[in-house]
Amino acid sequence: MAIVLGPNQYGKAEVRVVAVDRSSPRHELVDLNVSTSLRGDFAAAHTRGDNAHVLTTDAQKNTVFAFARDGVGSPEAFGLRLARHLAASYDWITGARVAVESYGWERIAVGGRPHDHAFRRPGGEVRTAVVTADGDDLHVLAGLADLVVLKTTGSEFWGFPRDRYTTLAETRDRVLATAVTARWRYASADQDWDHDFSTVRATLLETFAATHSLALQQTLYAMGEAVLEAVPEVAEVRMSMPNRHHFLQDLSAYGLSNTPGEDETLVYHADDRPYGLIEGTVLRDDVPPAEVAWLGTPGSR
Ligand SMILES: O=c1[nH]c(=O)c2[nH]c(=O)[nH]c2[nH]1
Repeated sequence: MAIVLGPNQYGKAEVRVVAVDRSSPRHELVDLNVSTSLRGDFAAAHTRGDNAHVLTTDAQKNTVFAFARDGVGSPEAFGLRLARHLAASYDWITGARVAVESYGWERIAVGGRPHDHAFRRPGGEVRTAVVTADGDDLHVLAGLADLVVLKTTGSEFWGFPRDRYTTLAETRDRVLATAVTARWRYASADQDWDHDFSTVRATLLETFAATHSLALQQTLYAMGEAVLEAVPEVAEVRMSMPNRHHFLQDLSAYGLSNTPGEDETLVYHADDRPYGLIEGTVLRDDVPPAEVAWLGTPGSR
């Protein structure tokens, strides 16, 4: 009896690559989750820890980002380019599997017109309502959760203090992305609920798109302020907005630049965690508070 190595493959799973084509003011956005696997003769790595045949999963990840820099196109075409390249990279590599998930985004409409660089990711959004009867008083909180939005430009972040642990570079042009969770309290229990919900939702989307952002905090406040202006019966808005960071991928090690203002296609790495979490309330100062309306409704949901 001999113990032998059976079928095996290895690669980098779930490379979150976002490519933005900025060759015209109307940006195009491709958002992918790419997983690569290599097949071939990797026996020595398994049986002896000899890595001479191991094209690192790190290099496979870098290849995904580098290839995105030339434009992505359809997921099938991108997968073909990658799979062909990876399978041909060394003679002991006999095959490659590339799985691509592509997340769809649609343009946010502002004033009825699709915006050039603000997008919404459809699906997963939830409408919420919490009604409280407190003696004779009725309180209504309407809301929404997981309204996923992204701007490919029109967002800056700079001017923050630099303590000894601050390493973040200032930026005048970044991707801004978040999943909006918001609840708003009506000062009345007799509203056209569906109409008001639509107004608030559209206002949140339009304000996210149209606000030139210097911080997600500023965008949050602007969105709340716009809701209060749009619907007079809304007394307060509470929002929770994770900052879904998109970091420009450093491609300089393989001779590629990736610089806002210089390159037509920019390639980002979409990080899922940790994330900044920006939360706040925007309210009218002439409406009495109603904490009982929020009792048992902690956080965002
Ligand atoms: O909009 C932002 N607000 C912050 O508080 C913050 N902190 C950070 O690292 N990036 C950002 N972005």
